[in-house]
Amino acid sequence: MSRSTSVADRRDERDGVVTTPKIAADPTADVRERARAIPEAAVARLAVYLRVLSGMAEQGVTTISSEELAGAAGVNSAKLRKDLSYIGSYGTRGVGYDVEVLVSHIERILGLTRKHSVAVVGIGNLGHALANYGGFPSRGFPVAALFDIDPDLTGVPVGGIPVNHIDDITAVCAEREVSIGVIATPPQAAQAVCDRLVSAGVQCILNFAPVVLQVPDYVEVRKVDLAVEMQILSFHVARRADEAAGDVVNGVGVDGVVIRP
Ligand SMILES: NC(=O)c1ccc[n+]([C@@H]2O[C@H](COP(=O)([O-])OP(=O)(O)OC[C@H]3O[C@@H](n4cnc5c(N)ncnc54)[C@H](O)[C@@H]3O)[C@@H](O)[C@H]2O)c1
Repeated sequence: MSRSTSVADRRDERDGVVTTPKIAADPTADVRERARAIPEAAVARLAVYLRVLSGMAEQGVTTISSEELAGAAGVNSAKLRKDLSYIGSYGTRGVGYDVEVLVSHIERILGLTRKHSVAVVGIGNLGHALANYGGFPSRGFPVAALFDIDPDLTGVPVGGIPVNHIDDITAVCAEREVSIGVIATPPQAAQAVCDRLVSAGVQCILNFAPVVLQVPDYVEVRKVDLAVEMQILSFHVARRADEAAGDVVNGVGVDGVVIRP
C-alpha cells in the first residue's frame, strides 16, 4: 500500500467526497504540476518544515501531528495544513503525518532528490564564513568550488577547498557540475561575476551583494539581505508599539483590559 495515496484517499473518505484518484502517467510530471501551483511564501515554509522534520527523523520520531510540526516551525496549524495540501500531503486524523513520507514528499517538490553543487564567489569575510559552514552538504548543497579575484588567495584552502582564480570559473564550474552560484563580492563586482557564472552555465544565483542583478529569463536569482530582514523586524516592533498606544488611547490596555477614565 502506497502510504501517500492511502493517506489522501482516507481524507476523501472522511470528508464524504468521492473522487477518482488522479494517477499521472509520468509521476515527475505530477510533481512539476504541483510545484508550479505553490506560492513562493509556501515554498520557503516547506523548506522550514523539511529542516524541522529532518531533525525529528534523526531523533527517531516517526509520526508528528500538524500542531507539533506547526509549533516547531513557528506557523499556525491551519497554514501548515494548507501548505502541505499543495504537495498532496494530508496526514491522518488522530495519527498525524508520517515523518519519513513527508520528508520525501517535500524533498521531491523542492527538487532535492539530487545534490546541487555550490560555487562561492568572493572569499572575503562572508565567503570564508559560507565556505567554512558545515551545514550545507548535509542538506544537499555541497560547496564544490571557491573563486576570488585576489591572486594571493589562489590555491589557499578554505573549508578544505582551494580557492580558484575567477578567470578559471567556466572550466571549474563545468568540471565540478556547479548548479548554484553564491555571490559574496563587493556590489560593484557583482553583476560581472553574475554574468560569468551564467556564461559558465550556472542557472541559480544566490546574491548577497546589495545590488539588483540583471539575468536572462531562464536564470533564477534569490537575494539575501540581512539589513532588509532587520528593517522588517523594526517595522513589526514599531507597528506593535503603535497598536498598543492606540489601544490605550481607545481605553483598552495591552492585555485587552478595558481602562476606565
Ligand atoms: N546580504 C547580507 O546580509 C550581507 C551581509 C554581509 C555582507 N554582505 C555583502 O556581501 C559582500 C561581501 O562582503 P564581505 O564583508 O565578505 O566583503 P570582503 O571585502 O571581505 O570580501 C569580498 C571578496 O570579494 C573578492 N572580489 C572582489 N571582486 C571580485 C571579482 N570580480 N571576482 C571575484 N572575487 C572578487 C575580494 O577579493 C574579496 O576577497 C558585500 O557585497 C557585502 O555588502 C551582505
